[in-house]
Amino acid sequence: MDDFQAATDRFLAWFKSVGGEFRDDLIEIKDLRSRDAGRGIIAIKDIPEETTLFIIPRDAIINVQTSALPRLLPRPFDRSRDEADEYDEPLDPWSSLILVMMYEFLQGQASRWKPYLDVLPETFDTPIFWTESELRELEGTCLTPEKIGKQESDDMIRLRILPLILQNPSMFYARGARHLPEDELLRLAHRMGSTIMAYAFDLTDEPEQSEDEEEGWVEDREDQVMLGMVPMADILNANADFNAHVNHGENLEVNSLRSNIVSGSEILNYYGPLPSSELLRRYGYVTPEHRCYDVAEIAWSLVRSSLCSHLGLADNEMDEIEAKFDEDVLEDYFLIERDSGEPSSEGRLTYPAELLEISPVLEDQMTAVLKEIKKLRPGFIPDKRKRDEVYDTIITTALKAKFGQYPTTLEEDEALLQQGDLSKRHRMAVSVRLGEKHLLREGLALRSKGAGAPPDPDDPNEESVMKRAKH
Ligand SMILES: C[S@@+](CC[C@H](N)C(=O)[O-])C[C@H]1O[C@@H](n2cnc3c(N)ncnc32)[C@H](O)[C@@H]1O
Repeated sequence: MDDFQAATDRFLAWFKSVGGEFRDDLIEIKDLRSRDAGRGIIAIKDIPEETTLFIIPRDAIINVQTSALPRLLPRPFDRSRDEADEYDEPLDPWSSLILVMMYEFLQGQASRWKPYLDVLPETFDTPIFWTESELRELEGTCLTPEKIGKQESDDMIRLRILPLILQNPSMFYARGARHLPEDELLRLAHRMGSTIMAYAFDLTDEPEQSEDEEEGWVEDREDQVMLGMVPMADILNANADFNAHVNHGENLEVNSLRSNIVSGSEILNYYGPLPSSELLRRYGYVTPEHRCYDVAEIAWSLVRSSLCSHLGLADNEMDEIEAKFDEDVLEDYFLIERDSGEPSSEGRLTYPAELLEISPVLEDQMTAVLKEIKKLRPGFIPDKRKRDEVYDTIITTALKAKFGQYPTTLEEDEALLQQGDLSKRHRMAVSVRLGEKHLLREGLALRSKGAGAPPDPDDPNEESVMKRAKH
């Protein structure tokens, strides 16, 4: 038996030993590495709807309620404190769980979750771990360096997490254990942060409890967030077309959703209607089923420069127009997304996803800005016909210009995906940017059909950014 299977077996035995129930007559944890999906859970018999596949007792979950750390080191977890010093503020739920996970990991054999920690990943394909050259393949996409957030995570870990471990070594390390140098601790913190991102559950849906109850899952009422690592529920892989659901009650129960899950099929959870870019950022994978939720972003700077060059407006004139609006009224980015509905109650994607409009927020902002341009230069936009024409040209030009922000063309991306030798990360980056380009192309097709006329600035019912322009 290889190490991978041995770790799975130890984990399953541990899960049962802490009170977990697992229907091994119906399901099995399988090695899915051959399809780059780590471990997953597979049906070994046909499973009818609403069958409980496994049950996780709440005290098997790792979080601030179950780990010993917050009792040993209460101050950083005490969210009732009002602290002015940013270095000593209580940790948010995210950083709290990172610290708890680091503590449990550093405890080694002494952690009661050791067999569970042993099946959690050591490496990730999320972009925060990509090299510079791998990241270049994401240029132009929604996954900007800010969105990936490497620097921000580094800063938070160095500022809030590492000092607590470095100042309290006897609390964090098991007796005789090697103390990790700062760079290793930083890597461990990133590993735990990424594990939480891809594996943790939001546990806000706990059953109703009374306000003054001290124990249980009510602590983070303030943020309405309680993050926890839920053994076994997180062995489930996920897709936009899914067949199981995690119910949060007294315990956590995983139930089948479909009238019949046939033997041999994978039991799949649902992470939500995430675009490929978000699936990649949080979980490090993409699937064709999530493409219907893809999004693209158009920057206002792109629209603005199309506007200036089309109308022959100087940059400073445009500055003057933008200054007419209150600060923060004008948006910097506009999301383009399809109307993609909800999955069916059985977790199926049945709704035909369709792009119905470019971006109501962009249309609104364009209309407001055009109105101001008309005031400054009445000759530029003499009538409604001209305004609609300008509007149409600018949106079309901006959509076309957006194509130029990616390192490749749509056709090149399609050809790249036909190649067998692309690395996993390169392939995922190409899928993300191709998904965005398909959406932009649909946007251009929509414009050429003349759909989505701009809102009329003279319509008194039009609730728009125009109302917020200073006069
Ligand atoms: C909650 S874990 C699921 C269990 C995981 N496969 C394991 O072996 O530990 C989430 C991670 O599993 C992988 N994953 C989930 N769904 C997947 C899918 N449909 N295809 C490929 N990988 C998937 C991704 O690496 C993701 O970050």
